[in-house]
Amino acid sequence: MRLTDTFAALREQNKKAFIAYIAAGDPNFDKSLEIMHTLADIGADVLELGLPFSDPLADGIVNQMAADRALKAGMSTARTLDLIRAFREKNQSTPLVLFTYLNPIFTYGFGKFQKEAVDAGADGVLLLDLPPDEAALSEELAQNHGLSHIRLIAPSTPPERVKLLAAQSEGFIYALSRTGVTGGHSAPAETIPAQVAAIKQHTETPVCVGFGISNPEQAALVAKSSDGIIVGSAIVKQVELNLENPAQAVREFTLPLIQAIR
Ligand SMILES: O=P(O)(O)OC[C@@H](O)[C@@H](O)c1c[nH]c2ccccc12
Repeated sequence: MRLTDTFAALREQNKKAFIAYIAAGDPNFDKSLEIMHTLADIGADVLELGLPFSDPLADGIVNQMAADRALKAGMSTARTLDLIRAFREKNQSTPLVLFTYLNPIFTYGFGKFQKEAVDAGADGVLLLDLPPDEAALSEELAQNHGLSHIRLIAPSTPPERVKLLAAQSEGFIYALSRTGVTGGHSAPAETIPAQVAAIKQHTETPVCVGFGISNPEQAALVAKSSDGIIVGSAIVKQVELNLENPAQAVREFTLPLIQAIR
């Protein structure tokens, strides 16, 4: 269990998790693979791979453009699984979580997707538009073939649902620092500690916070009141700005963020 092992080791060392989000296949298959290895090399604890989808309703412009680049370069659900297999040839230890929406998984087939994702070397999945009650209804989803289902909790999530989601979430809990879409340049540091504490009342599962973290100061601040942080758009932006050699730009930008929480 790569996810649980990673979080257990971090907890033991009193360390916070750094979770890096990129779009699978952005700007193309080979460069994306190189970026994944680079992020693992510089110490990212978990990689979150966005499965490119044409209607990513919770994504801001930076992530939308990344998904677009990936789709134009031929990415698909099947190719994303190939990318995971290719990554696992050299890296068997860094947990990988897939981020996506119900639609592409539904089209592919829930059972088939979950089984193939685990076989390829994925550890978890975050289905952004899967309500918890629906999850309970679907037997196909419940039989997850060992793929951890990570749940999102927003500041607007009502308390009873926080309890339900916290109990259901496997691996870790993704707490959104604010409502809206991904990106932007700030996470509201004032409200995060209480939000994380409210979730922690219901569970021992680690709570990581994402949305709007884009510099070392914010990274350190948010990490202080949580078990880890998720950084997406700010890393993806480096790919956008350096399409020739994105891995190097990602390394230079991300390393200080990781160092800030160590
Ligand atoms: O981009 P930000 O603000 O750093 O937030 C992380 C985010 O990109 C990543 O976790 C993610 C990508 N797509 C999403 C859709 C919804 C919620 C979260 C996500």
